[in-house]
Amino acid sequence: MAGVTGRLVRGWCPRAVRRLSLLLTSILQCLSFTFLPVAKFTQPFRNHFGNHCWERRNLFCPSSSLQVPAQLHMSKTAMGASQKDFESAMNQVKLLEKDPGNEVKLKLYALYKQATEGPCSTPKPGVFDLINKAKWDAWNALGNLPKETARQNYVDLVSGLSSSSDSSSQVKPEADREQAGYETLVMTSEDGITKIMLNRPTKMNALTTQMYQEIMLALEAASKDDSTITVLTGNGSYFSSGNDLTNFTHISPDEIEEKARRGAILLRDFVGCFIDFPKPLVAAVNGPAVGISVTILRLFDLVYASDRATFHTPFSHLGQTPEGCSSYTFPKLMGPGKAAEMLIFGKKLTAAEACAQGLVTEVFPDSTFQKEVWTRLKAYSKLPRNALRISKQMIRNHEKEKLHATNAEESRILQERWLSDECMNAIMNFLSRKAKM
Ligand SMILES: CCCCC/C=C/C(=O)SCCNC(=O)CCNC(=O)[C@H](O)C(C)(C)COP(=O)(O)OP(=O)(O)OC[C@H]1O[C@@H](n2cnc3c(N)ncnc32)[C@H](O)[C@@H]1OP(=O)(O)O
Repeated sequence: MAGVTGRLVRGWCPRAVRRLSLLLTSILQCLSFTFLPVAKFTQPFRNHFGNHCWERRNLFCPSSSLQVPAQLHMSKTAMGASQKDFESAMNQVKLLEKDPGNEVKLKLYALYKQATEGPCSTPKPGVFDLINKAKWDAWNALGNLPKETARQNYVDLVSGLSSSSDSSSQVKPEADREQAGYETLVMTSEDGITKIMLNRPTKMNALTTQMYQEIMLALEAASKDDSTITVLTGNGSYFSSGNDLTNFTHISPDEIEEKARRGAILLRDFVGCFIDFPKPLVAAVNGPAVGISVTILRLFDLVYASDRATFHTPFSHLGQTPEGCSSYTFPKLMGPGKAAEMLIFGKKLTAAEACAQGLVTEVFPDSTFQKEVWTRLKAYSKLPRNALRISKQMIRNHEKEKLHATNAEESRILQERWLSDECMNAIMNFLSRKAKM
């Protein structure tokens, strides 16, 4: 190779020739690496990157964190991927049949190094040492990412790669097939889009305990199916009127504390599913949204709203406090003043106002909302699926720990609020029709 490059630059001064020759040699090595046959990619890649880089871990944490059982969720969020998950991910990488591409390989390498050695502290390779420089750059880009997070991200990344290459083990939704087993939702998949539609239109899609649980199950299924995008929307005139206030009724005094405790766990797990959801998640806000159906919107990647939609968080009116990570995300998004108007004083925003504050991505006329949104999403769903997932993770991973911590704190505080007189009176007023939010 050096001979070839040497001939190419005949006639140049010897130092320049040597440099260029080295450069071309590195580039040719990179290219031959890039075009390795798929079936043989594992071993040669190991040679370039060292054996350790082929541990396997899923960068994205779909199935692991989208579990419904509360205890499972607690152990995962508290500890992240275990060493066993990590090792199993490493083994899975060796079995991949499809070359995931150099970008993903670099990411796996970087996460492996971060998870096992911590932040990059080795000297930066020289500019002509292209491969080692690429590896160093990828590792160094992870900054101070904690080892546990890197380990979890590795496991999640590998899981994403495995599910995309092992389509036989996936839930394969047929065109527009309605997924059975849900009583409060309609779940369908078509054109690479899984749609989860809240389906209690006569109750304004108020969220019952059963509904929270079904949404978590639906998200878990969507995280594993072969769709590219997941969409949450509502059936009827409302997106959702938030927590079903009858969730707080029919409780005897001796059950009340236990019910509040379970409510806090449910809330934390429910919001946790949105924080960890691995694929692009879109809210198609077809009408007014209240309470938790507003606060979780910041955990979506796109929020499309009908111009008929409104956004209302009447927490104080209910003697309650913010959830859905909004105590952190809203001030960050719109500034503390605007966040206070919504979260403390219960100001209702129009779709245009919510868009101006960044809570909504785009507003569509109600008459063309469905057509325009679905046309747009169908086009997006044709984009490369893994690239979308990885980009989403890159954007979201920075904040995950903070979001989980906020979620835990908000749930803890609400558990106390639900036992307060202020909250109980407000709910009784609504149920006895003395108040409407
Ligand atoms: C465990 C996790 C906890 C998470 C913490 C979450 C907190 C929140 O989400 S706080 C927000 C809670 N939601 C509300 O406060 C909204 C209450 N509802 C209303 O104010 C109104 O119903 C409305 C403004 C949403 C709609 O008013 P309107 O158009 O006049 O329709 P109706 O009031 O007649 O509603 C029709 C029907 O639906 C029932 N309903 C609507 N929303 C709820 C709800 N959130 N909880 C319980 N029931 C609700 C309403 O009672 C009517 O029922 P029927 O009288 O049987 O027809």
